[in-house]
Amino acid sequence: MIEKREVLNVKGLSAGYGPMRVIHDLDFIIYSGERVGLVGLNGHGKSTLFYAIAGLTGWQRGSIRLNGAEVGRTRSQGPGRYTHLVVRQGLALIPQGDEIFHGLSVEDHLDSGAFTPRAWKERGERKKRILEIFPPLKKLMRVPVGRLSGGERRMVSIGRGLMAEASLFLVDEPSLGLAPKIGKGVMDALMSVDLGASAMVIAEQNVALLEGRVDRIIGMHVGKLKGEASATFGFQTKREL
Ligand SMILES: Nc1ncnc2c1ncn2[C@@H]1O[C@H](COP(=O)(O)OP(=O)(O)OP(=O)(O)O)[C@@H](O)[C@H]1O
Repeated sequence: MIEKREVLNVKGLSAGYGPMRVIHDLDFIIYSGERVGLVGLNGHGKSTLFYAIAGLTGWQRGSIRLNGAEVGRTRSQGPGRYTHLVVRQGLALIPQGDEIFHGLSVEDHLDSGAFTPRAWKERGERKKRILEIFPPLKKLMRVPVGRLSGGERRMVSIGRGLMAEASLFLVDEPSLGLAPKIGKGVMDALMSVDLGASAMVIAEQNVALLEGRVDRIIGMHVGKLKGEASATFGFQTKREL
């Protein structure tokens, strides 16, 4: 039995770009072993919340504790200045859009996700696990990703993120731009990931892809969290089934 502990504890987090404040005074906790949905319409701040946790917004203030260590900043730090420290503390951000290198092979991408010494040492084992999650990649390991379909590229970009030795995976709109059937397949794969003591937050506009499948759903509306949305919006989550 894995002990439930706080992976992420966010208090009073606001963040934005230049004069614009996008997220407002957010408080929430993510526990180990949890798969949480973050649901909100386009432009309401889901990606900005993920970027703030990674230290990638223009500015931010408030507390972000990742595995007990403070990684939030209280001043205008400039995007990316401390991101390596947050990553070292256990964050893997799988951004919206694929952010892949067309000339590199599938295997090169997966290897590049295993960037800590431990993950690198275990990369063979880790790749095997990714291929269990995304079987279509098995035959494509040596193929440059520029030749893959949109769905396959998404598998590569998510697979690369999952190769990391992380305790918190933030996955931004994994189904975006994919045909509905392919998007559902990618979501099925994310649901099949064995989280162990880590946690995963999946941002998604389409609540139907998450309902009944994640442990909790948090709603986001104009930069504010709508509490535990399973109660607020009447979403059905796995716990209630
Ligand atoms: N780099 C940036 N510079 C300036 N404004 C930004 C930047 N990124 C996002 N914004 C603005 O912040 C607001 C929230 O965008 P964000 O991408 O966080 O929303 P979202 O809920 O993730 O929606 P989406 O589905 O489009 O990703 C929008 O008004 C957007 O224009």
